[in-house]
Amino acid sequence: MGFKMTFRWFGPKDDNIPLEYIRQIPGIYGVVTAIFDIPVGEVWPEDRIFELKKMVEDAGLKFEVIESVNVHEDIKLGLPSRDRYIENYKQTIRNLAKAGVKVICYNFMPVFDWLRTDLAKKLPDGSEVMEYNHEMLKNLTPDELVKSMEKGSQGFSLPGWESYRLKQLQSLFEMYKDIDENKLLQNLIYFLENIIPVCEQCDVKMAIHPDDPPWSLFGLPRVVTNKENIEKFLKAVDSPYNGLTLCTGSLGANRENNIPELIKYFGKMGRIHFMHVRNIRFTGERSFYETSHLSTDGSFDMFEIMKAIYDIGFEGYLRPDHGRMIWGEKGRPGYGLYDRALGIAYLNGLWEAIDKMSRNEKKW
Ligand SMILES: O=C(O)[C@@H](O)[C@@H](O)[C@H](O)[C@H](O)CO
Ligand SMILES: [Fe+2]
Repeated sequence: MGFKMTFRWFGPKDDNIPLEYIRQIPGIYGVVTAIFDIPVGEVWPEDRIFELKKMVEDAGLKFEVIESVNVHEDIKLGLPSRDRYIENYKQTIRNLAKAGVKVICYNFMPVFDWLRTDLAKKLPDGSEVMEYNHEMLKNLTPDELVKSMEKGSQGFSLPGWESYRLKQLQSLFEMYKDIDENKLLQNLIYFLENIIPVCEQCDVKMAIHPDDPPWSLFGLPRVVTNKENIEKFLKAVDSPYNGLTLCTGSLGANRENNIPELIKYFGKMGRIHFMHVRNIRFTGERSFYETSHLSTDGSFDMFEIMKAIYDIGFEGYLRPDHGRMIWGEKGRPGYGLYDRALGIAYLNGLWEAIDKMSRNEKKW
């Protein structure tokens, strides 16, 4: 029946949530995880991958999606040294394929991964959520932003925020001076042209994550931002293995991106391999905070989103994305157990209703 429900897990050393708990979430299929201590650009060794796989499978969960195998900055910058890192990336793909991995999520954002101005905004009900305030961000320097993210992280590492990169902020910004959107897009296409043949050989699908938020910041280019841009690199390397992680909260932060429509469009092309489903509430043209998954808590219609996923006959992987911090839980911002599990229960409910109604077992 349809999609496979997954849950992001940060590994045995760096996640407060045991696999045994994840196993008890209704309808769960597997976890989405990664090896976090291998420097970006290096090959993930087979034995480390199999060790992780065993841990996950021993807990009764599937190990089929990796989030993320990060892309070395030299590849994004298009430096001559990129070829070495691309070779390494290919080897990592082959090694993951041997362990039965089917989908690799990655992103192509220069310097920073996702960005927020507050990692623990308190809502009236006492829950804490992440917030992005565009006006506030515009007044921060990149250094100040990094400091505030690190301060808000509650001692947990933040996904995509590798410290090595952030230590070289100035020189990185210098290197990106001549890279505009088009150049970055060409560098992405070069990367895909090289790795997709390997993916085809070993049956591993690439699923690029949209930029979060989906617009340029601090003068750095961003390319995974809207339908037009996404279509460019999907068509440039026209293979079903060159696909998307469609993240509702990231892409949807730009009000011009109509999420149900994008799901239908790229879904019909057969290019969505992984769905991240979450809700946000707009507080300004480009400002928002994250909410529970419930439609009435945020600005998105989650029924329409799940219906679009249903209508494309989605058989890929899906996970709740960030959730609130509730019930006194202490965890990595956005990645507590409770609210993401509530999100799963809710998405499962929407799905069951849509499925039964659509198959005419019940009357709309
Ligand atoms: O939860 C998310 O989707 C984001 O927080 C990213 O960290 C995302 O995992 C990466 O950008 C994907 O490469
Ligand atoms: Fe996401």
